[in-house]
Amino acid sequence: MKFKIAKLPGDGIGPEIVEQAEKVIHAIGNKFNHQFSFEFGIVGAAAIDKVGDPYPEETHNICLNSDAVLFGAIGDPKYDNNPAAKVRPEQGLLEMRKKLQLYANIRPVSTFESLINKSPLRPELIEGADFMIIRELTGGIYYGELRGRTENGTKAFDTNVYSKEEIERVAKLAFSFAAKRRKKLTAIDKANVLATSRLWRETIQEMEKDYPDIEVDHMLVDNAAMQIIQWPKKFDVVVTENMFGDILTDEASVITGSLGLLPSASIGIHTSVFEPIHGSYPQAAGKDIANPIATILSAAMMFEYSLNLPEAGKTIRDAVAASLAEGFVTEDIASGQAYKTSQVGDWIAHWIEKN
Ligand SMILES: NC(=O)c1ccc[n+]([C@@H]2O[C@H](COP(=O)([O-])OP(=O)(O)OC[C@H]3O[C@@H](n4cnc5c(N)ncnc54)[C@H](O)[C@@H]3O)[C@@H](O)[C@H]2O)c1
Ligand SMILES: CC(C)[C@H](C(=O)O)[C@@H](O)C(=O)O
Ligand SMILES: [Mg+2]
Repeated sequence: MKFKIAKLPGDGIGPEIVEQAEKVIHAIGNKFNHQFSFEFGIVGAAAIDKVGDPYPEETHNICLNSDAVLFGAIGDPKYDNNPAAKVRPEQGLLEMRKKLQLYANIRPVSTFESLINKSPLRPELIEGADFMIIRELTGGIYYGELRGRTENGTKAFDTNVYSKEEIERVAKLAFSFAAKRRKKLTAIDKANVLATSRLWRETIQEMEKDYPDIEVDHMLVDNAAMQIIQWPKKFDVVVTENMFGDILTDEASVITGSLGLLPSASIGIHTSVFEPIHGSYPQAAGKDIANPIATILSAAMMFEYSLNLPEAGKTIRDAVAASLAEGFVTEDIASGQAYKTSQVGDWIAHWIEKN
């Protein structure tokens, strides 16, 4: 079959890691006899530099006309160090999520046997941990329109807004994942303080009766931040609002050993976007040292969720597991010799073609 992939590498390490995922996708094409064409779109700081807009209309159209979108990362220190900048690369990512209505971001977290000692957590706590955090992605405090500063600039405000429909939409997806997994859903909120969280809790409580075989647990986010690290094996499917999901998933990456390992799928109405959860890691840009596995595993999710080729997804997962077991890995997770980003990409692509 023929597939059209929109490729949005973005900034920092984005181009290097997306290049590795592209090699892997071509290897899958050779092995399973599919054809993939990549259409490049600018996004983030790279797009501001070129056209003054972090998510230009042309890039949006490339995404709309694709079977799936492969996204790298955005962000640049020249904006991070200038909080007053009017246009920021991050706005491009948020605009893409909104315009493509990527309402649910699926972030799986599972340990790899060969990396157990790379986590600072005790092996017996993390061995076999396997859960997914489903993060609402197009609402909440990221998008509350009432935001800004008071006139003299000494007070600032953001607003957290959620509608029942937005909560139901992402919760429905979370229930459906829980039904296919270990039938346990943890809904994380701050209902002891926030009105939005009380609506979350109320809405999910109302939905519970439609899913009698799923055990639902409601947990406050501060407690959850502790429990995810202390007892990660207790979790199966987690659903939470945009900002809590952002923070808890970076925290959860510690269980696996590196932020460079966690992939994600942003499920949309028009198309879906596959992106590592980490950022543009500017300190590593151009050095060929960043871990490409989060992006390569995002490509595996693309085969499973968008292209309906689960076997291809599994092949990528097997290849990644082989590289980890072999110790053919980048410096963030290396025990002995560390390999370059591009060498890891080549190794995984070759493994796919010869196995
Ligand atoms: N989805 C995105 O595009 C996204 C996500 C997060 C942050 N950002 C942006 O990225 C920029 C840098 O942010 P940050 O430093 O807070 O977060 P970051 O995720 O870029 O990096 C944080 C740390 O995680 C580790 N890390 C991240 N990716 C890695 C990889 N592939 N391999 C090995 N180690 C890796 C590094 O130790 C790094 O210092 C900012 O401009 C921020 O806005 C973008
Ligand atoms: C860069 C930033 C806007 C983004 C977010 O907060 O969603 C990032 O942290 C992520 O996790 O994708
Ligand atoms: Mg984040």
